[in-house]
Amino acid sequence: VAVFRRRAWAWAVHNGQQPIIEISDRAVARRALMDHADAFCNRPLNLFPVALVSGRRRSHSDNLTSVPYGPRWRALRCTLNAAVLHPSRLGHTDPLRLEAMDALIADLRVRCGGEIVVRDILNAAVFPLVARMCFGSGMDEGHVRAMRDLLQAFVLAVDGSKDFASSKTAKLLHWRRWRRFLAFRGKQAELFLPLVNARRNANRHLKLSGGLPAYLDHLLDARVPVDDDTADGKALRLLTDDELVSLLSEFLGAGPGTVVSSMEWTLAHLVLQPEVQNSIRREVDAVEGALSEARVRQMKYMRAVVLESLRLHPPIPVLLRDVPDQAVAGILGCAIAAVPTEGMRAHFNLGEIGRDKNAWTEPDAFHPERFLAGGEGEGVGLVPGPKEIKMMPFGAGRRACPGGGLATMHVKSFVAALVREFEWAPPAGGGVDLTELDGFFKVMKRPLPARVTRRIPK
Ligand code: HEM
Repeated sequence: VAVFRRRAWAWAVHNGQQPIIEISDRAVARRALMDHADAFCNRPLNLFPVALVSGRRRSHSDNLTSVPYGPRWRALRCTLNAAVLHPSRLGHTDPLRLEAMDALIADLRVRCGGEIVVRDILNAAVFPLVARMCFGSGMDEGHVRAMRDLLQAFVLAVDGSKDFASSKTAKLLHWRRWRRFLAFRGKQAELFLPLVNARRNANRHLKLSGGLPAYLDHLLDARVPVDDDTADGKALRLLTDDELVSLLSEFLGAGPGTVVSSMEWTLAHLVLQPEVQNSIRREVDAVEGALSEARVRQMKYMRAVVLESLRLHPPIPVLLRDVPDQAVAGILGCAIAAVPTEGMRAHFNLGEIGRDKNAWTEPDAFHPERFLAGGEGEGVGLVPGPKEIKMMPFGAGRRACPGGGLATMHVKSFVAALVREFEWAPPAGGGVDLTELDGFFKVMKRPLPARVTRRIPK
């Protein structure tokens, strides 16, 4: 491994295969992702080993995260937006979200009075919600549990695969692990395709309880360009089973892990800072009735708390871009001579960008107030605008995350329900540790323990 310094803000690492330039300077990030958005609109092809994503060894992969920018990407992104992510649709998912929140509260009422491991109960509540948005509200518990186990094992395997995915020799040495890793794809297909076929053959417009068809229904109706290189995209086709498995697995993988990570970090700060918890509680107590999307959207302090949590702890730690040639690398400030002709990867470090001391006072401190009117973060949204990047937990530019609105709605709603019903405190012996685990998702290294007691109703 050769490490060589380019500038104070960026350096490149050669990991034995493709060189990587690491960027933690927000001005460089803005120049690349906003000013030169067209040049930085693709992720590296080998984001995961291609066989895992596409189901067979070929030169392209087919979910939204990995598909190259172009007509097929556009069609897939529109389908996801139309299905669940458009702001006008968020309220439609209220029935499913409220049901999941009620189940979580009921579960905690039984356990409260003692110490709990927060991540476990959040995972158990959020995964079924996302699975039902994906496959429809009629999914039974057994299927939900099987999917959750498979997806969790998959995330662990992706983390573990870093040791051997990039080298043929390492794959040979670790062939058992490599084979187990590749088998995930087949298991996903076994689990998803019977549900896909049942949905295909049934009355697909059987609605979710909230009045929206499931994401799967939209995928079954979607048409994508036959040839991604033809800009007019006139010849269209249905999605293949292979693509459906990739897209469903992406939805189940992108949602719960990131959302639970963000909820856990937020609760960790509430446990450590009772004054912040009380400020949220005052805001939540002012709300009469169910915590619907429309009501939660009005909570300004809650919004500030969740933004501050995402600034400090972006659940996806790095954003990846393909740097195909020397001209594109030049935009990052690389000396052309140092760039291999086959191109390289760019890694944008989201954690460091959110903690820049030139953008934030006391950048490592948890101060939600900075996002309120008059604060230094006033006007900062989920995705940066063209002028400046002060944080980018959902990425930036053409490939920015489309799920930010839905994800933050989930986080705000669940945290509101948990604070409304319970008091959150550190365990008797302390032990809230904010160390981050360096993995696929940026989670707390030591899962958050908390003492939970029921509030006296107001
Ligand atoms: C707190 C929760 C979440 C965080 C922090 C997060 C973060 C991110 C980040 C950093 C990216 C890369 C952006 C870029 O390259 O510029 C991304 C991409 C993506 N996210 Fe999320 N995400 C979250 C939740 C979700 C949810 C709930 C969904 C879907 C239901 C979702 C779907 C996607 C998709 C499809 C992409 C790829 C977009 C594209 O390439 O066009 N994410 N996300």
